[in-house]
Amino acid sequence: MTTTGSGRDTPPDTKAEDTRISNAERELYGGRLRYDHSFVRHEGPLTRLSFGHMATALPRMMGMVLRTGWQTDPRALAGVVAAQLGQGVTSAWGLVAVNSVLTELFADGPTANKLRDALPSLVLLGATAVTAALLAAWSTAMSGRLEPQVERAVSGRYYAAVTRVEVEATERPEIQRILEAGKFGTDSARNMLRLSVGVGNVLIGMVAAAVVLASLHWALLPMLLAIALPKGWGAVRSARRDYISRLNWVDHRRAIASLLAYLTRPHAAGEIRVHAAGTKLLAGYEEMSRLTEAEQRRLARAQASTDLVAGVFAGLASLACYGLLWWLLSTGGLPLAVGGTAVIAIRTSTARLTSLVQQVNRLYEELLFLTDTETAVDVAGEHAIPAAGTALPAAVDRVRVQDVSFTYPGAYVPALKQVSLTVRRGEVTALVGANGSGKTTLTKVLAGLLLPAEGDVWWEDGNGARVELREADRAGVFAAVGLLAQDFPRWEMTAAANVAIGAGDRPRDMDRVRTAAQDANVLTLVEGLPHGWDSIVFKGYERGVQLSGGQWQKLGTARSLYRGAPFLFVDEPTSALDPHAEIAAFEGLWSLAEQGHAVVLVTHRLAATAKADRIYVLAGGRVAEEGTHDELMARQKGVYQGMYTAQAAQFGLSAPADSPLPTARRSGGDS
Ligand SMILES: Nc1ncnc2c1ncn2[C@@H]1O[C@H](COP(=O)(O)OP(=O)(O)OP(=O)(O)O)[C@@H](O)[C@H]1O
Repeated sequence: MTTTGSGRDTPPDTKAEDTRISNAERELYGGRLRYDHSFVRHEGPLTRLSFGHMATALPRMMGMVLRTGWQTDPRALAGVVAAQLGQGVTSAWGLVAVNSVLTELFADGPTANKLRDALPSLVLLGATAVTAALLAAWSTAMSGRLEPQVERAVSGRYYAAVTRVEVEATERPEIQRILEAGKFGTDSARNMLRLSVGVGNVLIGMVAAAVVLASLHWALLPMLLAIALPKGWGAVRSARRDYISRLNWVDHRRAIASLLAYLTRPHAAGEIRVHAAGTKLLAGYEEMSRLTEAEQRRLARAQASTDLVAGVFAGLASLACYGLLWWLLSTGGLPLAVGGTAVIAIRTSTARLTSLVQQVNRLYEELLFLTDTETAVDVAGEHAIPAAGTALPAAVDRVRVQDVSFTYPGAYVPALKQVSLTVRRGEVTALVGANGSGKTTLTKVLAGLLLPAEGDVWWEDGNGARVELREADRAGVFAAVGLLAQDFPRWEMTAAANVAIGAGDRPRDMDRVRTAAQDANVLTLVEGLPHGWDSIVFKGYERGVQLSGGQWQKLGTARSLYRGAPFLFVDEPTSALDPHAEIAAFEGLWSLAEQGHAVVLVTHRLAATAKADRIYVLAGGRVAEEGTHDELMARQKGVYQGMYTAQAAQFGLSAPADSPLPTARRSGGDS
């Protein structure tokens, strides 16, 4: 197992990787199934981890943990620190007591007298043991109180920060990577706290032992170090090897897990059986597993030889130390009792050392991830949606987009070019156009999610008061907006939660949930489920049910209706609905406009747009045409006229229909 040895954070074993991946991995994943660079960037530093690295990072790590703990619960932190220091002191007293007991026992005289003289020290020894146990229990209680709080503080800070980031910033790969990488450190502060308590405990114990040994005889301290150093060196090497082994395993394990997951996924069940995809995946699994087993055997052998070398060095050092101890005892340089104390202190200290190195190693690993989280929080703060801004006019009745251009980060072509349009309350505004023409992007600009690079988005009332989006209080903008995106989230929660989450900032109102469901034609369906509104709308859970695509779309519509916002942006709200349900859904949107809402409808169903108050036809990011259905149909060879005629022709209709929305509503249920 080799590391790259270069200063860059390249993963280990890149040279060897070609020979150690299975044909199945090559065939199915095109090589090793590695995560994006952002997730693996700590491999380099961790595989080059040295004793020096860890020793110098230790104060920084402890400082970070203490700071986080202090900000969260200073009393609990003070309790933990006091308990740790107390344990160090009792451990030192314990050694002093052992030394006195041994001194009394090795003294000349009858055994009964020696035992009587040793009694106070024995009592002290017992008292220190009890105190140590009490302090350990106190430390456990205090750190148990502190750990979850620290985790909540760090996770809360991270998730609050990332959910405030401008959508445009999240589209930038370099920012997205930083934000994603931060996710892996949210529980690191908690782990670091736990590990720090362990490290602190061992360190204090060792320092106490060192102080007592040095006070008994100066030569005992170098003895302790002589044993400790080779053990520490061996433990660092073992820890690093463990880490590299885990890394090499992880890619294979990831590939195997991803492959096995498909075998039991319901949506893949058909192809698994009919296309023999299952046979292919199982064969791949066999091959990958065999390779992984061989790799594991190889690693185990390498690990054993490292342990052996480390053990030999440590053994030789111990031998030399005990030889020195022997010589000191035999020449009278050290009393026998002190020799006994020294042996006990050396044995307990060196036994603790291996666990110390392993814990510091883990601490270092966690530090890197926590640093990522801290960086993510900082970057998120730099790109956050401003918390303050100018309040919107009290009676906003339109959003006016003026010469707006927008290019997605990394895109070569603008998604919107010099677009101007107005969306008014009380009207249905339809956005139509070919795939990729910019309709969804425009709704995101209208909803205040994307800030245009050029041009303005004015939120206006009827009396000339207006606020530009960049200056506006964005929370106020979002409060005025309801969204039904093309790929709206399907929360793995109850049906009630899936609707009520449309107004996550307000307490749930079940009457309004039912009304919204009624308006979205999904009430009968939900109330007919065995667990009604408490049904979890995902199979695989207790009370879980499977909804069809169209049923989901109705639930999504209910969610946006429940929000009750004056400006409603709906993107392809009927793509999965049957014809009757589609007609009912469009009628619902029209009645919303009649009630004073602004409805912006993105759709390819031109029969529905025919009744819109205004239609904007987008082409290549520009508004190519605008007008009512009749005005647009009157344009010979117009884009809209062409699209409408093509769609009508599919039904064998050559002329535009006068009233594309049939007046008769379906009389049946809503499922
Ligand atoms: N997140 C994104 N990052 C980069 N480019 C994007 C992103 N989203 C959309 N685009 C690009 O912007 C252009 C407009 O996309 P948009 O989704 O707004 O089109 P649309 O008219 O809604 O398409 P459709 O009818 O297929 O839904 C397309 O060229 C698309 O590739």
